[in-house]
Amino acid sequence: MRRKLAAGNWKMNGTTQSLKDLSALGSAHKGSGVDILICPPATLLAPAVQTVSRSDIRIGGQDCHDQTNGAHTGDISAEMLVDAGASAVILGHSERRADHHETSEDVRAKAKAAQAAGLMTVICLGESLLQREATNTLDIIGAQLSLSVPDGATGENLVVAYEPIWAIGSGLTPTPDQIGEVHDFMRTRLERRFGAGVGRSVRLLYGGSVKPENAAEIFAISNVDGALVGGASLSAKDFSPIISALEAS
Ligand SMILES: O=C[C@H](O)COP(=O)(O)O
Repeated sequence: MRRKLAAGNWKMNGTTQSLKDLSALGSAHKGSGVDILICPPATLLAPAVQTVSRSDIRIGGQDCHDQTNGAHTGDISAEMLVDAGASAVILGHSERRADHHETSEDVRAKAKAAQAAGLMTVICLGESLLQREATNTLDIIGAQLSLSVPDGATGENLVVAYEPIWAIGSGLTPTPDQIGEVHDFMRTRLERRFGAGVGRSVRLLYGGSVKPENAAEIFAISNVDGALVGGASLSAKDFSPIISALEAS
């Protein structure tokens, strides 16, 4: 049985002031039946770990390098994330693929390093609007999935997030059928590659304009094991009802 996961990606948002909301979230969902992960910017990793120390919230990074250390100005290694108290990392987000020209091969190398360091990797995949309109979505997702995910996946070290690029921060969401089609496809692909046991244990998240208003409908879709939430994860007021919807699903 897969445990549901509500993950918040703060992106390049948040200051020490934001830790108050994190603390409120921890109190509101203590003993939750779902996993809760918050990925703040690197500057807040250590204080966020401190803030959630008495709650059930896990803290993760938003990226890592594929090397353990060295002359890579501005980068952070998986070992450094672990050292800061993180237990997970988001990799291959479409914003990093676009802003930093990351390829699926880069993502795979980073994921390999992160998993070797003991981090749970949340690997992001998603099609552009142009690709969806060309009815090419499953080909795109299939290629990203096989190229971005390294060998050796387990239900503990791998989470896959389906995030259509056109749905991120836009207020647009795919229909439940469209989400279900991609999630069922990813499940089949993972089962085929890693075997039924592992394939069925990997959690699949949906991301892209998840809000308190649409969360319950999205969590009712088959093979949706939770969400990767951007904007609505920045305040406890918005993220808490999303977590509650997941708890109730
Ligand atoms: O990582 C999160 C996604 O990019 C979704 O962002 P959003 O919830 O603001 O649309």
